[in-house]
Parts: sequence; C-alpha cells; structure tokens
Amino acid sequence: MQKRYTKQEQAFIQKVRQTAGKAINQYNMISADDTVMVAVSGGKDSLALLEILSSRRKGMPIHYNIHAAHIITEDVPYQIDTVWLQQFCEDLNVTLHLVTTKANLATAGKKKPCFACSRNRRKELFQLTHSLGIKKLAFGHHLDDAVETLVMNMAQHANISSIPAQLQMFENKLEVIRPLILLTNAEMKEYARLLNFQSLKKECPYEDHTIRQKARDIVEQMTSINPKARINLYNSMKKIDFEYLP
Ligand SMILES: Nc1ncnc2c1ncn2[C@@H]1O[C@H](COP(=O)(O)OP(=O)(O)OP(=O)(O)O)[C@@H](O)[C@H]1O
Repeated sequence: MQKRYTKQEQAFIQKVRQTAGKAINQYNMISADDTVMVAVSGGKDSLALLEILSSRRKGMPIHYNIHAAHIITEDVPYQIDTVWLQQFCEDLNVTLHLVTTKANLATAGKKKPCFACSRNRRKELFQLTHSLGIKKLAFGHHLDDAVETLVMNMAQHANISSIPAQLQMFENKLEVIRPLILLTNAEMKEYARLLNFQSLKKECPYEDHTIRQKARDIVEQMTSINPKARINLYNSMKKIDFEYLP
C-alpha cells in the first residue's frame, strides 16, 4: 500500500531529489542515453541513490538506463538479504547484478581487512561495469562522507583531498559519479525513514570506525561555529586562496 505523506514530508522528499538533481547537473554526471551502474551495499544511502536515480527518470525529458550491482564477499562474515534487494530492484525496474568474490584476507599482508575488502570490491565493480560496456559507476557517498574524509586526510596524510563528486578513470573509460554528494547524512537518514527502506546492512565484524567517528565528531563540533559548516567545508575545497597559504 502506498504510504501517505504530509505536505512537509512530501516537500522534504522533493528537496532531497532536487538536491541530487542539482549535483547531477552541476557536475554533468548523467547525459541522455547513458547507462549508469549503481553500486548498492544494502545500506540506506545506496538504496536511496538507486531509488532517486530511478524515480528521477520519470520526470526527465532525457532517457537513461540504470543497473545495480551488489558485491558479496564470501569470506567476510556479513551478508545482506539479497531476496529483498532483488525485489527492491524489480520494483524500480532495474536489473540487479550479484557478484560473489573473496577478499582473501589471509594473504592481504599488513593491510587492514577493511582496506583489502573494499579494494577487492571496487575491483569487482570496475570489472563488472567494464564487462557490460557500462561507462558510469555511481556510489552512495554523501556530504558527510566527503567532509569527514577531508578532515581525516588533512590530519593523517597532510594533504587536502576528499571524495570527488565525479572522477574519470582508466583513461576516460570509466566515470565514477556520486549524486548524493550535496546531501547530508541526516537528510539521507530521514529520506530512508520516510521511504521505509529496510536497513539491510549489519555491522561487519572487521569494520573499524574509530578514526572516521573522530572526524565526524570534529565536523559536528564545527557546526557550533556555523550551522552550515558541512557545506562550507565542502565548498572550501573549491575555493583555495593560494596567496594566503604558506
Ligand atoms: N557490497 C557492496 N556492493 C556494491 N557496492 C557497495 C558495496 N559496499 C559498498 N558499496 C558502495 O560503496 C559506497 C560506500 O560504501 P560504504 O561501505 O561506506 O557504505 P555504507 O555506509 O556501509 O552503505 P551505504 O552508503 O549504502 O549506506 C556505498 O554507498 C555503495 O555505493
């Protein structure tokens, strides 16, 4: 049964979709007749991304195709409900590709399990996308992911870098896009709640959020200086005054 929304809820849903649309237009992420592969973890953000890209097609003068991919890492002890995900994709009229792989953590050497697992997952996503002749791969990272990564990279690696909204890879054979990049985690949480997305992701036993959580706390503290600190941190990456830097 279709859920009934209040006017405010409807406006919020619209605002989230429009903000994703703004990022798509601002960074030229999707053109007519493109095929986009959406990387779906089963978490709220990538489910929302898939739903937003799919529902956005209805009101667009241009047509584009959407596929979804979920990578199952067999030797990492967490699994999502793929039956639910399959149904979710069918309801959105999207083809789901399930790929099973192994992270081979025992041979990963000194690398942390998360690093080895996500590197292998990305490799599988690139291979799948390439094998299907698809040139765009969309991830569900949002504004908080971008600014937390900025803070972590500054503190840990002494460089100013983050998660790009759009990135050409492999000599322009693949373009990575992040349509949720202007949306906050709080907005995505509320969107997922309103649209009743089942949370499919359980915590992976290897996942270690210690450093990211610290960066998250710092970003949150910065909002006491200015409530718009998140978007300001993001925009500051596009406005670097070199003459006022060492
Ligand atoms: N198993 C997977 N299969 C396909 N794509 C994935 C998988 N895990 C992560 N991704 C992609 O990488 C992005 C970032 O991954 P991360 O693990 O940070 O996400 P999450 O916060 O756990 O889940 P989500 O971002 O979907 O809420 C996801 O938004 C998704 O696009």
